[in-house]
Amino acid sequence: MKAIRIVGNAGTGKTTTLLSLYSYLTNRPLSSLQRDIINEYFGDLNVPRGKEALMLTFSSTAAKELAKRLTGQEDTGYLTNIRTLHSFAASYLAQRRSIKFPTVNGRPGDTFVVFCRKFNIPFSTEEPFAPLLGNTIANMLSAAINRYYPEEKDIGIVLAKHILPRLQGKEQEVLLSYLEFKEKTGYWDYNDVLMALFDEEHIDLSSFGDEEIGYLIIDEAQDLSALQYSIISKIVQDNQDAIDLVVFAGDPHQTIYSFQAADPRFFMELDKLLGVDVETIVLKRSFRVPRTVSFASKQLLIRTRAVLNPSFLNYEPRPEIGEYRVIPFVDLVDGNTVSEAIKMSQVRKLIEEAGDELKRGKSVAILTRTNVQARFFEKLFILAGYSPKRLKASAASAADKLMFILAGVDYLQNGLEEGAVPKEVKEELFASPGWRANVKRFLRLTAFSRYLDNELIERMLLYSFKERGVNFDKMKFKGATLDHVQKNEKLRRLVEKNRPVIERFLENPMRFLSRKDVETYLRDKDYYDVLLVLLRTGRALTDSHLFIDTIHASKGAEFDVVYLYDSTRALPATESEKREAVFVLYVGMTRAREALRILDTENSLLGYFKREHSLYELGNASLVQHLAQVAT
Ligand SMILES: Nc1ncnc2c1ncn2[C@@H]1O[C@H](COP(=O)(O)OP(=O)(O)OP(=O)(O)O)[C@@H](O)[C@H]1O
Repeated sequence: MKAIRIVGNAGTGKTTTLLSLYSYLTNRPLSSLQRDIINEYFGDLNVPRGKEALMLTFSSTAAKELAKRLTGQEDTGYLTNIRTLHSFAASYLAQRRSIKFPTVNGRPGDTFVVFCRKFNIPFSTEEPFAPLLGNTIANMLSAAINRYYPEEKDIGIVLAKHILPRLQGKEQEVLLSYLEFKEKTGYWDYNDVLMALFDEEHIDLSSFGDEEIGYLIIDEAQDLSALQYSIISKIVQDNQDAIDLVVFAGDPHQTIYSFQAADPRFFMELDKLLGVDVETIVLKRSFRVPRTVSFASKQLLIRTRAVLNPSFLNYEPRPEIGEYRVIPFVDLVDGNTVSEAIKMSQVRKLIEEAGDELKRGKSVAILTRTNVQARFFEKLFILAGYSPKRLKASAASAADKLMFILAGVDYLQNGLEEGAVPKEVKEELFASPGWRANVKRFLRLTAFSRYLDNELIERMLLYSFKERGVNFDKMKFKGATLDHVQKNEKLRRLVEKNRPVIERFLENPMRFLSRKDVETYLRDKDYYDVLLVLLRTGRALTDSHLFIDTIHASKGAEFDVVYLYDSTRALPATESEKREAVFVLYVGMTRAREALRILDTENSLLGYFKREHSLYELGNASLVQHLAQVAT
């Protein structure tokens, strides 16, 4: 068996290289770039080809992104062989024993989230490190298990030694009741799945999937924990004869999941871990990061003494000089409403400037430290008429959701006469494969649900549409055709009885938009105000290459122009928190292909490091001058 470690800075092509290798080994067609990469790095790779590869990565977003890049299709979801370690563990174990998860929206859900909902424990699914009771416990539990379980081999000891003593009284109580909840319901959680896989006597890859797995490929390897590495090295040992090649790719300076016990040391000391010689390939050219951005981001690592291995920083940036600029900005989220913020001159300037870049065809990202901040910028840009996207593969953007509601209202107001309905609205509401779900969702947003029984409304509405001249004849609903509805005397009477309500609804659906339902749908009441402004002004949102999300979500992605909003009240306290904070900024900065613009607020984290460590004072003189010029 051969082991390779691919190390490369941001944008040096780690993922591209892994995918090339994946295609090469599994005899899939190669592009000319992929062929060049194989020739450059794997020309003398002495490994039999033609088996299947198991590709593991850290986040589900990354797994889906890999699948997307491999198949060229937008929405493939998981591929059998490209997964997170959690999802691999769950499906491997499910083949052997019954593991039980709670069902949420028809799919296996997160047990801890279900527990928090049931017992009203504050928890944010979108903000992993929110200072909420549920998030504190979830992180603590998961971090401790990921860090100590391989050593202690007993969850009881991990709990007693590493978790309970660090929790406050209330937190202990909640943790214990969570354990009780799991015991009672028999539900598993993600930690259980990892522990159980680690405890397997023998992990047998030959029984996974339909084809023989000969290669193990791991991306974002710097973000894996002790437990995850122990599982991977166990897979390697248990399948010595079958696995011809194991490859790890990563960048230790992009470790941003320490709060879940990610530890880059394992990646740095792979040979010790695997007990075999590991060949290292260092990718030395960044195809993304231009010179100024490369310089500024390296300075941040060096000055704050966060460098783990100086030779890993030694890469050639893109030849373009690029732009690095610091823009004085306001601390937005604390104490401002969206409608106040949008009147501020700095905010308007930002929106205008970003708008100009978008008009020029550039991709633009606003990256923030927290999810709350990202949502705030999202609302600002929606109000300004843009349709920003989120980065997580599964997250529908707020703009899309708002547009969906607007399209529904518009349809019902204006589109009842055939032909008058805009094509895309028709598609959105009725023609797409999910039209039933869409109609249902829309109906749920209306006050109809207050007046009428849910299932009946759906049929009745379709019935009324028919009377207004829209042809729904061919559509089936819950097994009943409209014909059936018409013939059903009971239903007919119900429709007649509620005709005034239906008529009023059809006259002005807006009247029936219920604030509460919209809020539930968008899960954030502020969007209702944004929606109202949009409805009142009748403004359509322009679709664009504008992305607004957290720095964490931006991992692995790239944009022409990046705005970094890193305002925070919670300054890092310990050395390891400080290093993590630097790595997060590093990831954010290195997403930029052309321009990096720091939104410098009073509570800017980069500003804090700048003051603490006199950043950008030393180094390449001409670049420093350039930076100093643009920074003032
Ligand atoms: N050999 C190459 N020649 C030209 N362009 C390349 C090459 N390898 C990668 N690229 C391009 O460089 C960009 C970054 O590549 P990729 O995402 O694979 O880098 P990465 O090292 O995984 O980045 P990150 O550290 O941010 O995850 C992409 O746009 C990719 O298409």
